[in-house]
Amino acid sequence: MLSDLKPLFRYMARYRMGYLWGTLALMATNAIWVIFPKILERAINELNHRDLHAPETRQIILIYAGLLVGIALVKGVFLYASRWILIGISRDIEFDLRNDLFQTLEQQDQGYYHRHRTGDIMARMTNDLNAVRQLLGPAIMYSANTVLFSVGALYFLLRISPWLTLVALAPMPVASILVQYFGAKIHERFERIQASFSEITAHAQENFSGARLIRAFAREESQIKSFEKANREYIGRALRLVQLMGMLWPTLEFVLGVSMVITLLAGGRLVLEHKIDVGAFVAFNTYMILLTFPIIAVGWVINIFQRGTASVKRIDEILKSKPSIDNSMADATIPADLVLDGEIEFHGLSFEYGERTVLNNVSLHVPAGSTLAIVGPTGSGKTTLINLIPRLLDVPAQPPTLLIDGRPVREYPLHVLRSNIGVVPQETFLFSDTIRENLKFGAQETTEAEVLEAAEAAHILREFEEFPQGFDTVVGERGATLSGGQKQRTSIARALLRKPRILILDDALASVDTYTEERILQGLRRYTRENGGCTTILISHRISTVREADQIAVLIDGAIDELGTHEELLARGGYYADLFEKQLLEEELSVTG
Ligand SMILES: Nc1ncnc2c1ncn2[C@@H]1O[C@H](COP(=O)(O)OP(=O)(O)OP(=O)(O)O)[C@@H](O)[C@H]1O
Repeated sequence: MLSDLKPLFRYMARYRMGYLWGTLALMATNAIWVIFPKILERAINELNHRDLHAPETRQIILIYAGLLVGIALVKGVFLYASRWILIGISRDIEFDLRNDLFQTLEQQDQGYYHRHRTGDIMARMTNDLNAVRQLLGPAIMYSANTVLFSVGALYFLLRISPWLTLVALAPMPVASILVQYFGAKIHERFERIQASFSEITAHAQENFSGARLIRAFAREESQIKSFEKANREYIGRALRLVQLMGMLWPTLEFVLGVSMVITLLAGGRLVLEHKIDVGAFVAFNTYMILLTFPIIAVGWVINIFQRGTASVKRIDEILKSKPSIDNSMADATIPADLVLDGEIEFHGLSFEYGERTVLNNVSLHVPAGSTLAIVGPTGSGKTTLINLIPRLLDVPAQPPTLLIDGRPVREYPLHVLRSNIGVVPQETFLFSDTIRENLKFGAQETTEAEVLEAAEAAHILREFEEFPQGFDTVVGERGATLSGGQKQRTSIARALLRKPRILILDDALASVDTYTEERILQGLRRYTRENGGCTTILISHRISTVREADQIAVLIDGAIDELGTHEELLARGGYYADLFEKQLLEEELSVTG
């Protein structure tokens, strides 16, 4: 059981002083509370021998009443302190864990997010984290409380009458067996509940993100139905746990009730036989009553504990995941502010997704400052090829098949490599922030003039300036309030602001018309020239985008099929020339049409 908590030990160790003080406060609370029945015993015995009308009787009653109130007050102060410290620690650890989870998730590569659904990750960061916090706070506190009070109470009970203690506590092993039996079942059911909760969170999250598609395909009804099904499953599983808990608590209470009956019968007899006095009998009963909550709490703690350990496992799975793309082969002598020349070489490069080969023996040399265009049928591996450059995907380390400025790409520390590269991905992602903040995302230290210059180069400046709030316009979640073309150009300006030495555009002009495309390409050339030049890689399905490139590579089924300039490839009469013919024809048709 305790080994399930192992992942939490290093977090708990940070707060050992807090745990020490919290435990001391808890010990003080119980030490005071456990003498409460003893005071009661004395009071009763004292009054038993007194004359009701004697003047000192009134005084004695007042003294004992004051003593009992005083004990309750002091106990209250220590109880407050122990809760404040121990529950506070659970909040501190929750804070640490949440930060660590976020940090681990931030470092994961693309593949991780393909394997895990966002909703599942969110469920672990909320629901599971909450279960772990309850385990670290209330569960630890109540178990310590139960142990401390039970030990103290047991000492006094034994002193009153070992025999009575033995018979009164005889049903307790039954309680312990019940708790163990139910505990294992609760754990199992709770794991299923959490998996189900992840499922409905993921379902809801995907529906909100894909709201537009769902409306367009009029799939609301079926989505509502499948959500309802998942929700029903979740509630069903939760109810099965409630059923179990509903059985556990009354059973524990029944066992305690049996103890009380035994105490009354056996204890009453001892009083009548004058083996114990009335005061001791009352104290014994009071101990049994005061023990009720700590023992009932055992059932509750078991529940939190089982939930918590199931959640620790789910959280630890995230914490343990190591990003497959790391700095393990980085050359420590490379300075953090290294500026690359931007020469790229692919040397017989092959790449597989699992079993499936997507790139096959690709060899290309892109001199620094030149432009390489990649064309090819959809699914031929273009995006995969360019994702290897900033190491969003990794090629096998040996033999080195991808070199930048003559060095294997893995030798560059990731942040050095990536800070030299500007990527405009196929799918634009914008944050629900202002246009200005979205543009400055990759280059926080830029001036307003630089922002305007990059927007101008991406041919979007005028449109932004015409918005009522200009660059301070908030773009909605994922840039929802911008058009597809505006989003793409924002994404281009964002990449340019990094003043990259290697600029990668993955089909980044697909959403703009050919006129705007021409203006953007001109803007890009001017911008990169004025900012010290850069190596550019362009993926496109349009001849108009790629024709000016220094080299054009045709990628078919993961292999380079043709390589050359626009004229050379036209002369070759292959895929490229075919594409050119078709697009020319389309253009003519659209003009005459
Ligand atoms: N994460 C992945 N896991 C497994 N297979 C993948 C993954 N990403 C892409 N693929 C597969 O690899 C092949 C190449 O994909 P890639 O995205 O590189 O093609 P592309 O040439 O850029 O296509 P498009 O022009 O449509 O963007 C495709 O068949 C695709 O199904």
